[in-house]
Amino acid sequence: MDNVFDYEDIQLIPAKCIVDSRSECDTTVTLGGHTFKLPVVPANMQTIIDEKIAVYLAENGYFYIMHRFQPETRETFIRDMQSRELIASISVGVKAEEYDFILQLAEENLVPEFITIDIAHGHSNAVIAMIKHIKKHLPNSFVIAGNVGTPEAVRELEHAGADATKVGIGPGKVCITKIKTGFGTGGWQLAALRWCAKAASKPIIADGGIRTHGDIAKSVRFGATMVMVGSLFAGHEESPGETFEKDGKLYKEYFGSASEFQKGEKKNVEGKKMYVEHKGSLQDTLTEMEQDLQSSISYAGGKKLDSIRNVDYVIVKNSIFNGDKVY
Ligand SMILES: NC(=O)C1=CN([C@@H]2O[C@H](COP(=O)(O)OP(=O)(O)OC[C@H]3O[C@@H](n4cnc5c(N)ncnc54)[C@H](OP(=O)(O)O)[C@@H]3O)[C@@H](O)[C@H]2O)C=CC1
Ligand SMILES: Nc1nc2c(ncn2[C@@H]2O[C@H](COP(=O)(O)O)[C@@H](O)[C@H]2O)c(=O)[nH]1
Repeated sequence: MDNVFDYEDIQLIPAKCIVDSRSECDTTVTLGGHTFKLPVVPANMQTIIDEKIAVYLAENGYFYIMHRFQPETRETFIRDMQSRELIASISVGVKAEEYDFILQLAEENLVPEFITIDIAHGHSNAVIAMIKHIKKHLPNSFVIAGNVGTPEAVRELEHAGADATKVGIGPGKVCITKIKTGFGTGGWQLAALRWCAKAASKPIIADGGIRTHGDIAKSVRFGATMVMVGSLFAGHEESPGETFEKDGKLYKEYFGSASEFQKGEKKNVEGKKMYVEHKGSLQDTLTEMEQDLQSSISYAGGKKLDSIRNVDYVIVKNSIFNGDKVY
């Protein structure tokens, strides 16, 4: 691998503006035959999304992926969403009971629009077998498979039938995989995204490591159709979990899906917990993301998201914050 870099090492180069107002710029994206307001999806983690947020996002034109950590609620969730004529987008694992769950959905003719296979090390026979199982029994569900970090993995999962692959092993804010195992795309997630996207023939979802709204535009530039975001969505009024007050400031918890807080035991722990400052309403953040991305599109010299995909860039190695890491 040459040219290894991450989000903070890159600046996109402006092209001549063709709009009179940023409001003319269109941030919508299409995935699995559905069009969404933003190329952004909140992480399918228990401190990021719950049923209420899923309904809100779906009703308001945003993509969502429900987490898989309350498996017994998934069937009712799909029914509830579809009875409101909203998309049903769920996550599954790869253990034996998940195979039965897919069969049960097929028997009941309950077809989620999106199914995400949510596994730490997605380049595995377990994920390939699950993709094939879903495609055999629920051929009309759009399958997102991950997570991976290499072109070989993207090709293999696509070949098995995945409709999109999710890229990112270890760049997450509450991830400790990189420290505990020595493996992953942490520190070079953007370069890994580019590497994977060049091999992909289907959409890629960039997952983890997004720290600023500008990182969304950079992900699109380097090949992402959609960007999965955890920490930037943590800590909102609507976010699951309790609000704490410390020294007059409000905080909320954000923990990893492979943390002991999620698992309830200290076994194969690859995630941690942190407290994030309370951020106000989720819609305010979504609106700010949209405005910032509209601005990115205008700097790219276009009117649509795709215009970002062809802009030039420079590698400025860790210098875009001018030494000031605080945003
Ligand atoms: N994106 C990322 O960088 C990471 C994300 N996560 C998140 O944490 C959650 C838990 O993930 P995960 O542990 O995969 O899910 P599960 O705990 O559901 O494990 C799924 C299955 O895969 C096996 N497995 C897990 N890791 C490996 C591995 N490295 N090699 C071989 N087999 C493995 C497990 O067995 P056994 O436990 O016995 O090994 C289990 O049978 C997910 O939500 C995932 O997205 C976790 C780490 C990294
Ligand atoms: N290594 C781990 N990665 C995890 C864990 N839980 C979630 N994740 C991944 O992080 C992203 C979110 O990243 P962020 O930088 O936006 O906060 C999420 O989508 C997962 O892919 C974990 O316990 N360990």
